[in-house]
Amino acid sequence: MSAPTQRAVILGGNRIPFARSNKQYAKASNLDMLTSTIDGLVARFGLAGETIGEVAGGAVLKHSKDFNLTREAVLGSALSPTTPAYDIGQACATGLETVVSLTNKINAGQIESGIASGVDSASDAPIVVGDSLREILLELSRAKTLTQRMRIAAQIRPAYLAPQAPSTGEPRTGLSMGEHQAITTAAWGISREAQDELALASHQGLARAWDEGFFDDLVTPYLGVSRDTNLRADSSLESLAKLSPVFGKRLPEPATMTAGNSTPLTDGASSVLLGSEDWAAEHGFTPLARLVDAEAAAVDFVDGAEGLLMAPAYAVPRLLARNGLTFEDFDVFEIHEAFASTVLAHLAAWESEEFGREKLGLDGAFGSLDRTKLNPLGSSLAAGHPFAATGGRIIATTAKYLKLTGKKRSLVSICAAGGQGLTAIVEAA
Ligand SMILES: CC(=O)SCCNC(=O)CCNC(=O)[C@H](O)C(C)(C)COP(=O)(O)OP(=O)(O)OC[C@H]1O[C@@H](n2cnc3c(N)ncnc32)[C@H](O)[C@@H]1OP(=O)(O)O
Repeated sequence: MSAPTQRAVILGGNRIPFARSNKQYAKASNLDMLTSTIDGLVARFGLAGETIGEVAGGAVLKHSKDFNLTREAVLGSALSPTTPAYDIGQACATGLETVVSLTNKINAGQIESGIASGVDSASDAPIVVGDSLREILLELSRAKTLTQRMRIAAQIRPAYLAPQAPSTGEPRTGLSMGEHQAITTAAWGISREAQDELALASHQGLARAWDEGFFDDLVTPYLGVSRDTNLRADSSLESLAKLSPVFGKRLPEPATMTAGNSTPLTDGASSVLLGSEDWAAEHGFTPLARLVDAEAAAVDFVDGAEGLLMAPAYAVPRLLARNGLTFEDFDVFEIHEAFASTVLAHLAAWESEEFGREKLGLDGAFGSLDRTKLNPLGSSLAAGHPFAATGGRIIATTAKYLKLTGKKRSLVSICAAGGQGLTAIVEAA
């Protein structure tokens, strides 16, 4: 396989502070948040009125009226209305997939610039009605006469009015993400202490980054919020240890997953500016980094033989093998903390001789990464996880981190619903 052209560079990012759901952003829609985030990026880079090559975005929890969400956000933003936009959906990997998609288009010479974005609101989750009521309402919308409308409306029964509440459940198993992860946590023997330690490190890393002003040119205040509201700078192992388990209570093993070592339901949006090296130079923008390769994987989790969120354990070895790299070649590891135990299960799989031999086809374990390089600026446990916005948060954070520290290479890994995972290599430009 010939090496791809690497024209695309990451120029910067903008997000709104992430907020716990049903709090400060409870009345904001996905469209409001996405538009504001894109406008913040446009203002930061002086792009008002410009036509960008393409804007890609997405949301996991999406109202049917948002069928063209990203294009609508562009139309409401300060960008030129001649900027095309499209939506992508890959569950929690959506934000990273928008970066991969636009990077590939820039590398292929199809566009010169792009804005990758993502948004999610668990506060404004769509409520759907049951099939019986939906069919009647559709028929009603087609009725031509009052008599027809009355006949159709008379079919509505009180029981049909019960809405179907949104959930983080997997359609094929009926289990929530947390319940699935609890099975994986037990299978890999991940301790409560190790999960709480990771959660604490996440809060400490993010708090330090905020205090040092790292996010000053990556985050724009929104609706009176100027910092990620889930962040607990005063978090401690003692306070985390006091929390009662919320997932895995029906398993034979002791339940270990709490509100402290699981991501909270979160509202937020993020965006990343990408461009060809030439486009960046013409605009006087300094490249931070470039996404050099990406790899997706999926696992068959339905029969329970594989953990729902374990796909990155397969994608990362494939990605590194294709690029002739090992963990030693990386300066930073940005592994999305869906739950503390998700990250720990991935590390355990890579360190396992059995997993290496039986699942990866290697002679032994894949490898052990340097934990001091893991999520140095915190991750989703502290920042929160507005599903489709997490990829943009991670890419902008790690690109700036590489530039600021003079370090060379970052590994990005995001697990996603449906047994999927998307991983990428980001290198300093
Ligand atoms: C691919 C993927 O990413 S999959 C992941 C997808 N995401 C999910 O599935 C979301 C999972 N999370 C959830 O469902 C919810 O956030 C839950 C169930 C974990 C917790 O929900 P809630 O119980 O509503 O959380 P809540 O915010 O009330 O916190 C519970 C308690 O823990 C406390 N708490 C939470 N975090 C911490 C912390 N870091 N330190 C100390 N205490 C904490 C809260 O203060 C609260 O205490 P209180 O009851 O005394 O007020």
